[in-house]
Amino acid sequence: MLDTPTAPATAQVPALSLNDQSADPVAFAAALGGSFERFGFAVVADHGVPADLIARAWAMTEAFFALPEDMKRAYFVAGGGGARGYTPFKTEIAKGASHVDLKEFWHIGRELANGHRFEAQMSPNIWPDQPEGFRETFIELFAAFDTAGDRLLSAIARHLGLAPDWFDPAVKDGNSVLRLLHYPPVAADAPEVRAGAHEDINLITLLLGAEEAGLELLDKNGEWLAIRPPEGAMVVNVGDMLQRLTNHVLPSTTHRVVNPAPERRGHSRYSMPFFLHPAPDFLIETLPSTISAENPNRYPTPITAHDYLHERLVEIGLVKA
Ligand SMILES: O=C(O)CCC(=O)C(=O)O
Ligand SMILES: [Fe+2]
Repeated sequence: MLDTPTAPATAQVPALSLNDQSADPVAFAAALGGSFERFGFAVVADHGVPADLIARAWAMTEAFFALPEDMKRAYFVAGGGGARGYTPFKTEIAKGASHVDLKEFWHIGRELANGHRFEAQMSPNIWPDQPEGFRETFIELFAAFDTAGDRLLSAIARHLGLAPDWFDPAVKDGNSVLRLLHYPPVAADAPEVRAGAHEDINLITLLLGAEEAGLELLDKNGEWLAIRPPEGAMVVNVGDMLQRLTNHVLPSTTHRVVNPAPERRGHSRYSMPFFLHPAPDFLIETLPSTISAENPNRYPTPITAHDYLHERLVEIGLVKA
């Protein structure tokens, strides 16, 4: 008989509405900050990314991953660390994990003007010939994620006692990455996870697609809890850069994507995380307001976002030291 894993408990992450921000920015900031302090995660509905744009993006994502393997591999950039274009199935491995992840993905970065001062650190995008409209769709989606991200960061700034526009210069022309993820159907005896336990590297992650079961967070007591957002809501989580900046006041919570219940194993899972990064030259330096006698500065030496990202990509096997 096959083992039927018992379903994990669901994380009681409150569903917030970004619509509430304009009426009462202080209350929204408190709710978002409270959810982050408790779980490292928040669930945000009414995030402002248009539903028809998201629907187009899902259609493009499915159409791209349905292309023959050799066509997709033509967009794999050898030695590129997966920064742009296609990364094949079973390439990425979570830090310290024993199995490679059961996923393939596509990365889109920011479009920079020719001669931009970040050109050396932020690779140009590559675009597939098909499906048609891919480039336009994802440039538009990237911009919509930027806007949602700015609104969330202003709430985070408020929560931290900073000016609401504190993050604006930090993230202007930032090195954010939009990841299109495909987890193909899994065999009954596949190793246990689609994506191994990990923390995100960036400031915050804005994730669409977590309605399809599998995403779990590791709670403070060591229990894995399922994340079950309402249809269309975004799952937002704190990454290591924000954890470091805030001296762990906002925790970057470990998460993973487990294989689904047997009846869903024949289905693909698609998701779209937007990894919101600061500009490469942003200095991650512990915020003084987060340092106290009980919480002494854990990071006396500041590091640029670019150097920090490089260190972390080496650890996950995407870049050579
Ligand atoms: O697919 C998901 O739901 C989460 C993906 C994720 O955690 C990641 O790519 O960092
Ligand atoms: Fe993640």
